[in-house]
Amino acid sequence: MVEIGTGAGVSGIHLLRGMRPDGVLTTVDSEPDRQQLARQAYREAGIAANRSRFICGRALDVLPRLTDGGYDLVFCDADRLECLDYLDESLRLLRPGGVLCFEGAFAQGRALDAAHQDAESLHLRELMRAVRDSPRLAPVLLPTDDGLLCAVRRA
Ligand SMILES: C[S@@+](CC[C@H](N)C(=O)[O-])C[C@H]1O[C@@H](n2cnc3c(N)ncnc32)[C@H](O)[C@@H]1O
Repeated sequence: MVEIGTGAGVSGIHLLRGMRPDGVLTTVDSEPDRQQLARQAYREAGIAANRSRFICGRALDVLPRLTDGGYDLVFCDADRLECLDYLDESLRLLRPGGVLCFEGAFAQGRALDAAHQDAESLHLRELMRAVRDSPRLAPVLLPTDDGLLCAVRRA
Protein backbone atom coordinates (compact mmCIF):
# COMPACT_ATOMS: atom_id res chain seq x y z
CA MET A 1 0.00 0.00 0.00
CA VAL A 2 0.96 3.63 -0.46
CA GLU A 3 0.02 6.43 1.91
CA ILE A 4 0.36 10.07 0.85
CA GLY A 5 0.61 12.09 4.07
CA THR A 6 2.20 10.07 6.88
CA GLY A 7 1.30 12.65 9.52
CA ALA A 8 1.60 11.33 13.06
CA GLY A 9 0.99 7.78 11.89
CA VAL A 10 -2.64 7.28 12.93
CA SER A 11 -3.97 6.16 9.54
CA GLY A 12 -0.79 4.19 8.85
CA ILE A 13 -1.30 2.06 11.95
CA HIS A 14 -4.86 1.25 10.88
CA LEU A 15 -3.75 0.45 7.33
CA LEU A 16 -1.00 -1.83 8.61
CA ARG A 17 -3.35 -3.59 11.01
CA GLY A 18 -5.79 -4.24 8.16
CA MET A 19 -3.15 -5.72 5.86
CA ARG A 20 -1.99 -9.29 5.67
CA PRO A 21 0.86 -9.88 8.14
CA ASP A 22 3.59 -9.55 5.49
CA GLY A 23 2.03 -6.45 3.87
CA VAL A 24 4.24 -3.36 3.56
CA LEU A 25 3.18 0.30 3.77
CA THR A 26 5.11 2.89 1.75
CA THR A 27 4.33 6.20 3.39
CA VAL A 28 5.29 9.62 2.01
CA ASP A 29 5.47 12.97 3.79
CA SER A 30 7.32 16.20 3.12
CA GLU A 31 7.98 16.77 6.86
CA PRO A 32 10.75 14.68 8.47
CA ASP A 33 9.48 15.50 11.98
CA ARG A 34 6.08 13.98 11.20
CA GLN A 35 7.70 10.83 9.90
CA GLN A 36 9.79 10.59 13.06
CA LEU A 37 6.61 10.77 15.15
CA ALA A 38 4.94 8.15 12.97
CA ARG A 39 7.94 5.82 13.22
CA GLN A 40 7.69 6.03 17.01
CA ALA A 41 3.90 5.47 16.91
CA TYR A 42 4.31 2.37 14.73
CA ARG A 43 6.96 1.03 17.14
CA GLU A 44 4.70 1.63 20.14
CA ALA A 45 1.84 -0.10 18.28
CA GLY A 46 4.05 -3.19 17.96
CA ILE A 47 4.49 -2.99 14.18
CA ALA A 48 7.71 -4.58 12.92
CA ALA A 49 10.12 -2.11 11.31
CA ASN A 50 10.30 -4.11 8.07
CA ARG A 51 6.59 -3.51 7.40
CA SER A 52 6.94 0.18 6.60
CA ARG A 53 8.99 2.21 4.17
CA PHE A 54 9.20 5.92 4.99
CA ILE A 55 9.97 8.26 2.10
CA CYS A 56 10.51 11.90 2.98
CA GLY A 57 9.72 14.29 0.14
CA ARG A 58 6.97 16.12 -1.66
CA ALA A 59 4.36 13.70 -2.97
CA LEU A 60 4.59 14.83 -6.58
CA ASP A 61 8.36 14.32 -6.55
CA VAL A 62 8.20 10.90 -4.87
CA LEU A 63 5.17 9.21 -6.45
CA PRO A 64 6.56 9.12 -10.02
CA ARG A 65 9.43 6.98 -8.67
CA LEU A 66 7.09 4.23 -7.38
CA THR A 67 6.33 1.14 -9.46
CA ASP A 68 3.44 1.11 -11.95
CA GLY A 69 0.68 -1.32 -10.96
CA GLY A 70 2.61 -2.34 -7.86
CA TYR A 71 0.10 -1.49 -5.12
CA ASP A 72 -3.22 -2.75 -3.73
CA LEU A 73 -4.30 0.52 -2.12
CA VAL A 74 -3.37 4.21 -2.26
CA PHE A 75 -4.52 6.33 0.70
CA CYS A 76 -4.38 10.10 0.07
CA ASP A 77 -4.31 12.50 3.02
CA ALA A 78 -1.91 15.31 2.14
CA ASP A 79 -2.37 18.49 0.09
CA ARG A 80 -5.96 18.77 -1.19
CA LEU A 81 -4.84 21.23 -3.87
CA GLU A 82 -2.86 18.35 -5.39
CA CYS A 83 -5.72 15.84 -5.23
CA LEU A 84 -6.17 15.61 -9.01
CA ASP A 85 -2.48 14.80 -9.41
CA TYR A 86 -2.80 12.15 -6.68
CA LEU A 87 -5.68 10.67 -8.66
CA ASP A 88 -3.53 10.41 -11.81
CA GLU A 89 -0.67 8.89 -9.85
CA SER A 90 -3.00 6.45 -8.06
CA LEU A 91 -4.39 5.18 -11.36
CA ARG A 92 -0.84 4.42 -12.43
CA LEU A 93 0.24 2.86 -9.12
CA LEU A 94 -2.76 0.61 -8.49
CA ARG A 95 -3.05 -2.90 -9.83
CA PRO A 96 -6.44 -3.75 -11.40
CA GLY A 97 -8.82 -4.36 -8.48
CA GLY A 98 -6.80 -2.02 -6.26
CA VAL A 99 -8.49 0.70 -4.21
CA LEU A 100 -7.83 4.42 -3.92
CA CYS A 101 -9.03 6.48 -0.94
CA PHE A 102 -9.16 10.22 -0.36
CA GLU A 103 -9.58 11.22 3.28
CA GLY A 104 -11.31 14.53 4.02
CA ALA A 105 -13.28 14.74 0.77
CA PHE A 106 -15.92 16.96 2.41
CA ALA A 107 -13.46 19.63 3.67
CA GLN A 108 -15.60 20.14 6.79
CA GLY A 109 -18.68 20.42 4.56
CA ARG A 110 -17.29 23.19 2.35
CA ALA A 111 -16.83 20.90 -0.65
CA LEU A 112 -20.53 19.96 -0.52
CA ASP A 113 -21.83 23.51 -0.50
CA ALA A 114 -21.61 25.45 -3.79
CA ALA A 115 -21.54 28.70 -1.81
CA HIS A 116 -17.92 27.88 -0.94
CA GLN A 117 -15.63 28.77 -3.81
CA ASP A 118 -12.25 28.45 -2.08
CA ALA A 119 -9.51 26.58 -3.95
CA GLU A 120 -9.71 23.43 -1.81
CA SER A 121 -13.46 23.07 -2.26
CA LEU A 122 -13.20 23.60 -6.01
CA HIS A 123 -10.42 21.01 -6.31
CA LEU A 124 -12.34 18.47 -4.22
CA ARG A 125 -15.51 18.94 -6.28
CA GLU A 126 -13.48 18.42 -9.43
CA LEU A 127 -11.93 15.32 -7.87
CA MET A 128 -15.35 13.87 -7.00
CA ARG A 129 -16.57 14.50 -10.57
CA ALA A 130 -13.42 12.97 -12.07
CA VAL A 131 -13.69 9.83 -9.92
CA ARG A 132 -17.43 9.50 -10.61
CA ASP A 133 -17.00 9.92 -14.38
CA SER A 134 -13.88 7.79 -14.89
CA PRO A 135 -14.63 4.56 -16.78
CA ARG A 136 -11.56 3.11 -15.04
CA LEU A 137 -13.05 3.47 -11.54
CA ALA A 138 -16.00 2.11 -9.52
CA PRO A 139 -16.52 4.77 -6.82
CA VAL A 140 -18.21 5.05 -3.43
CA LEU A 141 -18.38 8.15 -1.21
CA LEU A 142 -18.57 7.17 2.46
CA PRO A 143 -20.17 9.67 4.88
CA THR A 144 -17.50 9.28 7.56
CA ASP A 145 -16.62 12.26 9.73
CA ASP A 146 -15.01 14.33 6.95
CA GLY A 147 -15.87 12.13 3.96
CA LEU A 148 -13.91 9.20 2.56
CA LEU A 149 -13.94 8.98 -1.22
CA CYS A 150 -12.97 5.48 -2.38
CA ALA A 151 -12.85 3.77 -5.75
CA VAL A 152 -11.82 0.40 -7.13
CA ARG A 153 -9.59 0.48 -10.19
CA ARG A 154 -11.29 -1.64 -12.81
CA ALA A 155 -9.29 -4.14 -14.88
C1 LIG B 1 -3.64 15.48 7.67
S1 LIG B 1 -1.97 15.09 7.80
C2 LIG B 1 -1.95 13.34 7.57
C3 LIG B 1 -2.46 12.62 8.78
C4 LIG B 1 -2.17 11.14 8.75
N1 LIG B 1 -2.88 10.49 7.68
C5 LIG B 1 -2.53 10.54 10.11
O1 LIG B 1 -3.55 9.83 10.21
O2 LIG B 1 -1.78 10.78 11.05
C6 LIG B 1 -1.33 15.66 6.27
C7 LIG B 1 0.15 15.36 6.06
O3 LIG B 1 0.46 15.59 4.70
C8 LIG B 1 1.74 16.15 4.63
N2 LIG B 1 1.83 16.86 3.36
C9 LIG B 1 1.18 18.01 3.01
N3 LIG B 1 1.48 18.34 1.75
C10 LIG B 1 2.32 17.38 1.28
C11 LIG B 1 2.96 17.15 0.03
N4 LIG B 1 2.78 17.98 -0.99
N5 LIG B 1 3.75 16.06 -0.08
C12 LIG B 1 3.93 15.20 0.95
N6 LIG B 1 3.35 15.37 2.15
C13 LIG B 1 2.54 16.43 2.31
C14 LIG B 1 1.86 17.04 5.86
O4 LIG B 1 3.21 17.23 6.21
C15 LIG B 1 1.06 16.25 6.89
O5 LIG B 1 1.91 15.45 7.70
